[in-house]
Amino acid sequence: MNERDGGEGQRKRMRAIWSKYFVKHVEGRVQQGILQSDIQSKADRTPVTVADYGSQVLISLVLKKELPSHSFSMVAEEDSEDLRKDDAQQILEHITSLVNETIANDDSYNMSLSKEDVLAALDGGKSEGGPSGRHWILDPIDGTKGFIRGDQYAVALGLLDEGKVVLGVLGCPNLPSKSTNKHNGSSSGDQVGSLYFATIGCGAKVQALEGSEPQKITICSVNNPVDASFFESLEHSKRDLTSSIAEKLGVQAPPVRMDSQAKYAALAQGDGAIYLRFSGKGYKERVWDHAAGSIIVTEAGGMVKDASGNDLDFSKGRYLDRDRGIIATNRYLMPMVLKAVQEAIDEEQ
Ligand SMILES: Nc1ncnc2c1ncn2[C@@H]1O[C@H](COP(=O)(O)OS(=O)(=O)O)[C@@H](OP(=O)(O)O)[C@H]1O
Ligand SMILES: [Mg+2]
Ligand SMILES: [Mg+2]
Ligand SMILES: [Mg+2]
Repeated sequence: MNERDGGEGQRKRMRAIWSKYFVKHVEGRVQQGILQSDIQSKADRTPVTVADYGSQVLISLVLKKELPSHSFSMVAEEDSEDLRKDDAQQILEHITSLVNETIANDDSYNMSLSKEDVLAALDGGKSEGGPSGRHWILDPIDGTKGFIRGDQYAVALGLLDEGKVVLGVLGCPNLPSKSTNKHNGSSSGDQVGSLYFATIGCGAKVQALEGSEPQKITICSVNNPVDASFFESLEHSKRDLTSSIAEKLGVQAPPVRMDSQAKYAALAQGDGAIYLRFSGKGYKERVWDHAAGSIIVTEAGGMVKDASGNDLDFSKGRYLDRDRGIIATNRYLMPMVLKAVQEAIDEEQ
């Protein structure tokens, strides 16, 4: 994964396992045939599916198998609490069989998990993270609503080292690799389904999920906001605020609304110029919704800041310390966007 973890051979193997396991077998298959019985509602009323759980189980197992010398700490979105309830036995059985089928469909590992193993693997993601040591940060399916709809979603893994994100991987099975159609997030002719990855100081790259030579990606160099387009969330964006920011900047293009950290990936490969993330008041952003995406953007030459112009602080535990919005763009546009953000926020109050 980085030089200390065994070099390019192991990195290639990890990327191959990633695309086979997490992205093609589990989610690809599950997304196409998802049933209402595969979806649960969490305490915060957001959905979680058998694929979210299966992805988290497989990723934690593979990291432990491939990197046995690491002390293992993972900050992950899902846990076993709801699956331990009496009425969840059927869904737990389904997750266990999906995970076992995925392992059996491939010759990388010879193992079979029990329901207890699945529950224990999920609870391996309960770390609090923090400023010291190394912690994996996992969103097993980011954009679950998009996943259920058949739209954009991402499998997002980051590595935190002494409070800083040093590595990020985003699997985006439904994202065209280049030149996204600005209006609906898809285009004909482009290859769809990519793995984006970045290591600190080494740039950001993309390769096809089917396997291809990794290519360097760079953020777009638009320096006049009139020529810029912006991404925002499909469901959780404060649209009155983002449209006021866009108007102040003179942005002409309509917003591109997309689920998940696929927005960071699309930005990093130059498909648009700005990502504005302003959620409802009081919502605290989770580290797993930004760790992988933010390093991919910064390593592609971009910047990711909060509404006050500060870097995101991933060292505070499972939540980001800010609740006032996140902006990702290139270094030319960032000062102008931050100014427009401040004005729009002041007017709102
Ligand atoms: N109220 C509220 N405000 C802001 N963000 C929220 C909110 N509720 C949930 N979430 C988190 O948003 C993650 C999905 O982000 P997206 O950019 O895909 O948002 S959206 O669903 O398209 O609006 C989504 O990630 P996943 O749970 O991994 O899908 C949530 O963690
Ligand atoms: Mg969720
Ligand atoms: Mg998420
Ligand atoms: Mg998720």
